[in-house]
Amino acid sequence: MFLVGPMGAGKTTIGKLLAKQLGRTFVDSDWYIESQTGADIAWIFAKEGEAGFRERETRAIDELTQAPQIVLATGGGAVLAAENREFLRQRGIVVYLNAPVDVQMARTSKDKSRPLLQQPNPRKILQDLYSIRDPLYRQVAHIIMPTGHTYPRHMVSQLMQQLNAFFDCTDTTPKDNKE
Ligand SMILES: Nc1ncnc2c1ncn2[C@@H]1O[C@H](COP(=O)(O)OP(=O)(O)OP(=O)(O)O)[C@@H](O)[C@H]1O
Ligand SMILES: O=C(O)C1=C[C@@H](O)[C@@H](O)[C@H](O)C1
Ligand SMILES: [Mg+2]
Repeated sequence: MFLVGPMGAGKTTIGKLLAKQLGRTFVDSDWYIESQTGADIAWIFAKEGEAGFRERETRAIDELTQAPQIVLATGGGAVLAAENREFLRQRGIVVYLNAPVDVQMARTSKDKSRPLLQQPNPRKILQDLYSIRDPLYRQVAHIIMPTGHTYPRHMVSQLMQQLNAFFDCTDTTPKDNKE
């Protein structure tokens, strides 16, 4: 199960709860990159630029989408590379957590760990990123969930319902083989 969406959509928050509910391991691609590099995201951006970070991100997405039975929270820009979208779409169920820009802004404004938002006008950045990325999140997603105004625990139960509906629709087991 792979979660995609913009910064502040709640991929890390919802992903942790969902993994607990499903009895799976939770992995956050940003944290994985940090542990592999031995440096935080801000340091990687400062030393290697965004391009260096994206190379590391593609390697992480390739590895993690092959790990069995995990819930993966991806970074907000993970869908930018066509290669990453292919890995995500082909190797698991992709859920797009979609929050409006106002909500993204409110949820990210106090946290300085996101280098792309350390600019004089982070709202404009979030708006521009959203215009470019929303079609890509939609392209890669099997399920789309609005996360703007729902508490995390409630989100997880809604998502479980959507997942059950998704598996009911895509279940190709012949009826005779079902209990
Ligand atoms: N459904 C929600 N309701 C209220 N607050 C939330 C919700 N989801 C997340 N938050 C809060 O918003 C902040 C950002 O959430 P989170 O880190 O999970 O986003 P993210 O999608 O992983 O962002 P990033 O792409 O930057 O890693 C956190 O402080 C979290 O507690
Ligand atoms: O939206 C983005 O491009 C990013 C989101 C974060 O999750 C990190 O992956 C990094 O800060 C870049
Ligand atoms: Mg996150």
